[in-house]
Amino acid sequence: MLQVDRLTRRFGEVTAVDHVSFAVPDGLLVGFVGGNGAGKTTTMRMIMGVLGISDGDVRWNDAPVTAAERRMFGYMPEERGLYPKQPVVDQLVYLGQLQGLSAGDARASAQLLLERFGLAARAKDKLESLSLGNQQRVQVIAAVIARPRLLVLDEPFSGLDPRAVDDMVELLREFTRDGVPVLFSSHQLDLVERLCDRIVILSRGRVVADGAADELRRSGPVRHRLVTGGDAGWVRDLGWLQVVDVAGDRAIVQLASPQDTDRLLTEAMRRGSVRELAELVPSVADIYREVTA
Ligand SMILES: Nc1ncnc2c1ncn2[C@@H]1O[C@H](COP(=O)(O)OP(=O)(O)OP(=O)(O)O)[C@@H](O)[C@H]1O
Repeated sequence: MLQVDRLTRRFGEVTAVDHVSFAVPDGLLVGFVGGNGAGKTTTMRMIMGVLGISDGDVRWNDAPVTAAERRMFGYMPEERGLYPKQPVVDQLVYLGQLQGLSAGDARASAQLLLERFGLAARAKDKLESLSLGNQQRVQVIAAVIARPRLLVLDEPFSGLDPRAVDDMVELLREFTRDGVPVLFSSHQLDLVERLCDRIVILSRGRVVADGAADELRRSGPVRHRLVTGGDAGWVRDLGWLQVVDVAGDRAIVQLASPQDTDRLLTEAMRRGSVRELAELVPSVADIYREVTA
């Protein structure tokens, strides 16, 4: 399990990451979200040891992480970092060796992964001759080539077509099934909601939400949609609920407690017919807007 404990990074006067704590438990896929400049890349760099820590700790299995352990972590950096002019397979073999594989094992692993991603025929081509999506696939292969014990991926899904996203998801799931913790950052909230066991939301360098998608949704305000037989404007006269929106026969309201649902229904029926009264479950995108506002 990876734990970050009050991790802090200052750049001069700016505190880019401010006492950030969260865990990536074994076998779980954790989505790391936050607006531009929220501090995701800076946090990931500190986890990987490529950027110094101002304060706090990175812990691996309940002890401060060591350099040797970090060599067993797979990382896909934001700046990507492969060589455009080098043949694909050569750099994969080189990176596999850096991560502790023999040349033979690194070549075998590279070959297998390239086949899996439909890139075996491009193995000897220069990286720059591949499409951006295929270059991205090679970047992922570089992160997983040595069967890492932890995966940290900065925006692995950006620029991928839907099929490539599915391939990537399947690969990440293979790792989590083997008990590997996986942390990845993304701006694609629908994808994060669909895939992740847990979601950590960062805003201005701080964790503002952390939990399973369901937990986060339940933590948000309960809203209802009411559709009546006539004009729904009367909801504005009720002092005990908050009106979010009213348009014609429809109203979106926020109730203080679940018991108020009956109260609202009674009021609506007293005034005429009720076509619909439904609870609106917020999406992770709604929660995100709420906690980062
Ligand atoms: N080397 C640096 N020197 C000075 N400031 C930096 C440096 N690296 C990052 N920052 C600042 O730290 C803050 C967090 O940046 P970071 O790249 O971690 O955010 P992010 O969440 O990854 O953003 P994005 O989604 O845009 O990639 C920003 O204000 C950024 O300008």
